[in-house]
Amino acid sequence: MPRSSSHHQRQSSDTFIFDTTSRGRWFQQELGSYGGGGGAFQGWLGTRSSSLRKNDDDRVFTSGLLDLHSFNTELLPEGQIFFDESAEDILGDSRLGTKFRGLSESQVLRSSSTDKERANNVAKIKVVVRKRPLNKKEIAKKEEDIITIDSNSLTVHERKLKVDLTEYVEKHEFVFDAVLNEGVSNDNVYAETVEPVVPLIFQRTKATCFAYGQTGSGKTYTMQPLPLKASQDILRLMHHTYRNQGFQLNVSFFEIYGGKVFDLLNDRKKLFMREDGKQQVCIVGLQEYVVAKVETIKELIEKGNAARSTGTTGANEESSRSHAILQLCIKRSTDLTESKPARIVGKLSFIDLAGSERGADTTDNDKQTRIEGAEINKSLLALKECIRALDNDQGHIPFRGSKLTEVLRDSFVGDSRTVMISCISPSSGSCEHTLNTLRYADRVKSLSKGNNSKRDPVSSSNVRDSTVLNSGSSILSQDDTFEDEATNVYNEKNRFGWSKQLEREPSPPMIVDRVPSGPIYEQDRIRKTNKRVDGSQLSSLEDKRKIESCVKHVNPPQFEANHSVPDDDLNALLKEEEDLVTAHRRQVEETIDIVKEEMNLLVEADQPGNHTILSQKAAGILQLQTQLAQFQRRLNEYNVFMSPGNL
Ligand SMILES: Nc1ncnc2c1ncn2[C@@H]1O[C@H](COP(=O)(O)OP(=O)(O)OP(=O)(O)O)[C@@H](O)[C@H]1O
Repeated sequence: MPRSSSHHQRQSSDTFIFDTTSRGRWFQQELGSYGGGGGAFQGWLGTRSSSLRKNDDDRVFTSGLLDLHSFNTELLPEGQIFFDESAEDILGDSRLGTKFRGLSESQVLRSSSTDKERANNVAKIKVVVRKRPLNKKEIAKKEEDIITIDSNSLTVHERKLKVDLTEYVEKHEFVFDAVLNEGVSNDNVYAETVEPVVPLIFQRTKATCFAYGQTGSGKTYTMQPLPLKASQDILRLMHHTYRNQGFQLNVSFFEIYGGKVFDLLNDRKKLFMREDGKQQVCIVGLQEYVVAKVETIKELIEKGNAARSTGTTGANEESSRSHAILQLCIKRSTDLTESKPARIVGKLSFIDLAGSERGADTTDNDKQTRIEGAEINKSLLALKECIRALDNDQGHIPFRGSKLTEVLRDSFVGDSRTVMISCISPSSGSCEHTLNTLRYADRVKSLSKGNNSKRDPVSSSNVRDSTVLNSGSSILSQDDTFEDEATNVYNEKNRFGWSKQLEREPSPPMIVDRVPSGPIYEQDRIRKTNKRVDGSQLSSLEDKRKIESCVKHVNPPQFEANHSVPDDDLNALLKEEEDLVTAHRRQVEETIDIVKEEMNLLVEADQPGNHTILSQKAAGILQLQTQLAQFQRRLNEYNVFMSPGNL
C-alpha cells in the first residue's frame, strides 16, 4: 500500500475497511484526528463499495499512530446500551446515522441492569487448565499419562525414586476454576473461558485471555480458534442485540518478539510504542481493520498467524517464540453524522504466549534461543506481577516489567477481566514442566483477593500426599519431611504479598522441586561420636539432623518496603528468587557433606551389611550432584535475566 511521508496527526491510525463486495480487497481510510475532523468516517461497516473509495483528492494516507487509549478512552456513559430485538441487521442499514429508537426507558434500564448483573457474575480472574492428549512421540516413548481430573480438581502423579532406588508416587493436587480433560473440544473451551466475557465488552469492560504452558502443551491449538468464535458472538450481538447502535468491530494483530513489536497484519512492520502525557501506551502505526464478517476475521487471523515468528524447541518443532496479541476492539460512533471518530467501548485481547520452557531445557540451544527464553520468562514473570497487583487493587501496577505488560496496560486498568488457560501435557516426561505450569496458575489464582477466602485449602499449597510404592529408608528421602516442616515455620507474607509457603515454589524458570525451599536451614555438621555404627544407628543421626534443621534456621531473604519504581520491583523479585535458589543450592551442598560424613562412618564401621547402604548413599550423592548442576544452570539463566540489557 502506498505511503507518503506527509505529516500526520498523532492520534490517527491506519484503519482498513473491508469491502464486502470485493473479497480480499482492503481500503484504507484515515479515521481523522484526535478530537474529530475530517468527516472521513462515512464509509464504515456495511456501506457499499461506492463509499469505500479513497478520499476525493486521492491523498495517500500515512501510517498513523494508534493510541490504544487516547482517542477512545472517553467511554460511553452508563445506560446508553439499547436493545431492539426487531430492528434490522446493523450492516447495510441506512439508518446508521440516526439515534437509537424503539425502546422505552424502562426497557433500557432493565436491559442495562441485567447486563450489569451478568457482568458481576463473571469472575475478575478465571484460571482454567486444559490437558491435551498424549501425542505420538510420547506414546512411542511409552510415556504415561500422569494426570487425573475430577471435576475442577486435578492430580499430578509424580513418580519418584528415593535415594535407595525405591519408587514412590507423589501426588500433587490442585483446584482451579475449571479443569478440562483431553476429550474437551475447542468449542467447549470457548464456552468455559471467553464466551461469558463477550457480552461484557459491550459494557465497557476490557478483557484479556491468555494461554500459558510449556512449549508443545497446546497453547496455540487452544488459542487459535478463540478469537474467531468470539468474533462470531460479537458480530451476532452487534447485528441483533445491539443493532443500529453504531457499534463496530476493529481487529488488530501484532507480536512481541525479543522485546520488539511487529505488526502481523502489515508485513511484520516494526512498530514503536510511545507513552503520552497521560501515561497511555500507543503503538505507532498499528493497523486496525474494521470488519463485519466472520470470514474476513478468519482471513486476518490466518494472515497474522502465517507471519508469526516460530522456531524449533526440543518439545515443539514449530514453537511460538513470540507473544502474539490479537485484539478485538468494540468501538462506537453514537452519531455518525457528527463525524466524530468512534470511541472504544471495550476490548478483548487474546494472547498466545510464547512457550514457557526453562533455561535448563535450552542448554542445547544456541544463544539466540536462550536469550529468547530469558525474554519470554521475564514477561511471564511481569504478567503474573501485574495480575497480582491488579487483583489486590494495588495502586502501583508494574506494567513496565516487560513490553508485554506495557502493551496490555489498558487491559489491566478499569473494569477488566482476565482469563488464563494453562495448557499441560499429560506425559510423565513433562511432569516437572506441568508442575511448573500448575504452580504458576495456582499463584495467579491465589493472587485474587476474592479467591483467597473461597479457596480450597487443598489447592492453596499443592498439598502433597506421597504414596510409597516400595518402601525403604534413606537418609536422603527428604521430600517427605522438609517441606512440611518449612511450611509450619514460616507463613508470614513477604513484601510481594506471597506467603512463604507459596514462595517455596519459585516462578516458572526457577522451579526447584526436589529440594525444600522457604526457610533456609543451617545444618549442624554431624560429629563422629561413635566409631562403630551400622545402618540402623544412622537413622537416629538422621532424626537428629532433621530436628536441628527445624529449630536452627536463618531468616529468608528480607527486602525493604515497596519502592515505587516498577523496574525495581521486578529486579527485587528476581533477586529474591535468585536468593532462594542459592539457598537451595547451599542446602544440597550441606546435605552432601552430611551424607559423606555418614558414609565415612559406615566405612570405618566396616560391617557386612553396610556395603549396600553405602552404594545407596553414593547413588544419592550422585542425584544431589545432578541437582547442583541444575541449580547452576538456573543461576546462569538468572544472570541472563539480570543483565542490564534484559531488565
Ligand atoms: N487438546 C489437543 N488435542 C489434540 N492435539 C493437540 C491438543 N493440544 C495440542 N495439540 C497438538 O500438539 C502440538 C503442539 O501444540 P501447540 O503448537 O499448540 O503447542 P504450544 O504450546 O503452542 O507450543 P509452543 O509454545 O512451542 O508454540 C500440535 O501439533 C497440536 O495440534
